[in-house]
Amino acid sequence: MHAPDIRHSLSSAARETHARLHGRIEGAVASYIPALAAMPPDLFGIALMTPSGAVAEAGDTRHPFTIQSVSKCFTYAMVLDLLGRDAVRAGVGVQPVGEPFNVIELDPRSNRPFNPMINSGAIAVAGLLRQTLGPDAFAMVKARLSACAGRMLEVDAAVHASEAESGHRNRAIAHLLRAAGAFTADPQEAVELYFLQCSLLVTAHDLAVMGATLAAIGTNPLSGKEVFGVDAVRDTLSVMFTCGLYDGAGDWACRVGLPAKSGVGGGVVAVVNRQLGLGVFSPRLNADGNPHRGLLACEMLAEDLGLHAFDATNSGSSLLPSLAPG
Ligand SMILES: NC(=O)CC[C@H](N)C(=O)O
Repeated sequence: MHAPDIRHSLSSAARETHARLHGRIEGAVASYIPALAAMPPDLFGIALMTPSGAVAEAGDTRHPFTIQSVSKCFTYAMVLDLLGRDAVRAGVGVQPVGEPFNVIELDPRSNRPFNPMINSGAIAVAGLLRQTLGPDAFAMVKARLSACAGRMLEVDAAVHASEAESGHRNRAIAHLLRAAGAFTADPQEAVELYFLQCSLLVTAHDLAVMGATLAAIGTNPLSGKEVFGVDAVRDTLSVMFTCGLYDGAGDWACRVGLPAKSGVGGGVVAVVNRQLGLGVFSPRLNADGNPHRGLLACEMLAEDLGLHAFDATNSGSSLLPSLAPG
């Protein structure tokens, strides 16, 4: 397919998916802090970006929301880049857990969090970043995620204040991890870094760019700059594939077949290796804490564009001219 054809088929897929799911307003906006509960519940945006920077958008793709748990895949890629796989694995595993995102239990075999996509694992990653980078850790995380989005991201101060005030469970997890030896940083500093990273504001368009950066094996499609190394991206996408959707990860892998990560702010990022970044925003969450319509949108796009990693027709591979057969 030629570039204008790709843009055209992505645009119509984004528009059609948006139109078909417009009325699907099941679920409720996250309400554990007032700053999240205030989000207009029916916003809905879908953005797609190829590694060459072709973009397609439908709906509320420029409305800001907090990245929340979607940040976990990017801080994981960052810590892998900084420390390498073995040092990171000493603090957090890569094992699917089949439990909700805020589970407190550690992997009994290792006494470490099961994986970096649940809170305990992401707080372990924050602890490793804090002990490695010191007091500048958040500035560097912000810079790296901004490089991934291709623009400077900022913290939502109100969300950050309420996360920090109400985050007793996450603080408990940080102390447990410190006691278990998952990191050596001060647990309060580690969890503060986690609260800050979760409070960064993004849009569905940003998530598409960030997904496209992973799809392009770490190179931002807009700036052309390398944000993550190839080894970090490979491990990150693998963990997103097996653990990104928490207790629903296995079902997601079968039905949708894409590495993905969701957050309680309403964002979802999904990646088609070497071909596409998907960013969806829909703040109503299902019972598992995942954006209900956001997941439906990924599923519908995967079906319509043939994006499943193990799709028999593998029609998704025709999205990128450089990879198309012939
Ligand atoms: N799933 C999420 O997005 C959780 C993020 C939220 N800030 C928490 O730590 O509980």
